[in-house]
Amino acid sequence: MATATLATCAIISTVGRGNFYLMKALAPKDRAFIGGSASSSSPASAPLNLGFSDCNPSPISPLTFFPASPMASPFGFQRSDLMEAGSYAEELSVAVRVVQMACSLCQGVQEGLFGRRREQVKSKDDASLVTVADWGVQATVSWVLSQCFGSENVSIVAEEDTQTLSGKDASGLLESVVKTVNGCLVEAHKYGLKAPQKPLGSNEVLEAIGRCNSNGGPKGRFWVLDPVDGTLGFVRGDQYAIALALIEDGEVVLGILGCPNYPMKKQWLNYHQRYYRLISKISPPVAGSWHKGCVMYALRGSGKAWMQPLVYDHNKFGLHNISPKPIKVSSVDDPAFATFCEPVEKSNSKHSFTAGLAQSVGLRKQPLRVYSMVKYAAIACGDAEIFMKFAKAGYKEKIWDHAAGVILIHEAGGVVTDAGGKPLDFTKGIYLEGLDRGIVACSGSLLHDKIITAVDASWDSSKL
Ligand SMILES: Nc1ncnc2c1ncn2[C@@H]1O[C@H](COP(=O)(O)OS(=O)(=O)O)[C@@H](OP(=O)(O)O)[C@H]1O
Ligand SMILES: [Mg+2]
Ligand SMILES: [Mg+2]
Ligand SMILES: [Mg+2]
Repeated sequence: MATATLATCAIISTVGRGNFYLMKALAPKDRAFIGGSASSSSPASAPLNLGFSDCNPSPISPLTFFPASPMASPFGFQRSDLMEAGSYAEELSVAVRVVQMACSLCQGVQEGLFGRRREQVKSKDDASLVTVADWGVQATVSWVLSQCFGSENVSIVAEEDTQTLSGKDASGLLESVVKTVNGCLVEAHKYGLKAPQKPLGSNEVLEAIGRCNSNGGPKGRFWVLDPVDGTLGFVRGDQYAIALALIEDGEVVLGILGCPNYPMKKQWLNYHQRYYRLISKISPPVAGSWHKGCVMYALRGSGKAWMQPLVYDHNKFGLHNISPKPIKVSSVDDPAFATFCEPVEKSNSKHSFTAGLAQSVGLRKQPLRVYSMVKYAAIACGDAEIFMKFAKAGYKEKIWDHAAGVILIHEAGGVVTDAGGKPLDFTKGIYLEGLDRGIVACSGSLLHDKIITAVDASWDSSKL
């Protein structure tokens, strides 16, 4: 969002490859609203285009990018599914590609952070972080969407703003962001998208970031972007996600989660803060193997969700073929065998409350604490069964922290509601207004009902 107030903002460190990160104490209530209401000027039903968007006279055929067979259309959807779902095929095509690009951008920045001057990375319970990657992804996604659909048709609600980057002392920081964005965009053709004719200048990058100033709302079409969700996990070399969703008249119609560190073995999700060390010791990647990282996506009404490996494995192997595979929620409905996920930071969700809930519904496993919307991803693909988040009183959840995850779980067969059993409401602007106590996402309704009932039983006696 364009007007987040940075209550405290200081450059803490310059780390690897000239990438900076900042720590900011973000007071949600300090966020002001500016800008017009969400625009809905793009056509509600774009022509069904199973290939590339018009913006892209790409050197790569769509069939190469999303391998198609007579049985499967691009992205693994059948043509009939796309027709039924209201033909967001073109939006989905572009969105998946730009999230793939964003994953690569983030991997580059995270590698620069990892292992270098990590002692200068500080975090406190009430602080959040922002990095070159957060701004870089926001600029990249905004620029690509505008190029493909026309800036007049693109309305974006997103987390970051340009305030810090526009400051007098921020020229080095801005330079790093511009360099990172151009480094990413120059590769656009690899993803079947069009690169700028010449590198973007600082003003263009600032404009792309600042353009993401929609306030959402009940009407029209807008994109929702969390450029780096779980920034704390990101700077710690751990899990994070790039989350992009499209909302139309208050309904999430498509969602994409880029999870660059998503492990191919679910037990590795639990290795927060040691992920890189673990993965380098246990799993030396083999050329051509799907080492880690994926993009998951879903289209409303399709009843299907998909996972594909990263197109470009930043670490080693360059481009490789990616075949999406369908994902489904887990069929486990016995709490004794269910895995529940929650935020890593106790300041973000009340661990003691969820521990009580876990006991009362008979969950036996230790909670899986994972940064970011990777928790939603883990449920959508069957690696976990439950996600609970109970933020402290006064905290208002933002739509970009949930939109993409909610549709993914829903289309993969799961259930996401607030703790009162109501669907999350994306019609009220940047916040999930009216959220009843917390968020409960489950692989199935049996587990979901049990948890909702347990919340009711224990809420009053809790100190939330
Ligand atoms: N105080 C408080 N309470 C609840 N939630 C908060 C709070 N502060 C921040 N946030 C939001 O949480 C997002 C990160 O959520 P996670 O589930 O990844 O949390 S954790 O880092 O694993 O603890 C994080 O998203 P990013 O800023 O994109 O990382 C925030 O939007
Ligand atoms: Mg943040
Ligand atoms: Mg977030
Ligand atoms: Mg974020």
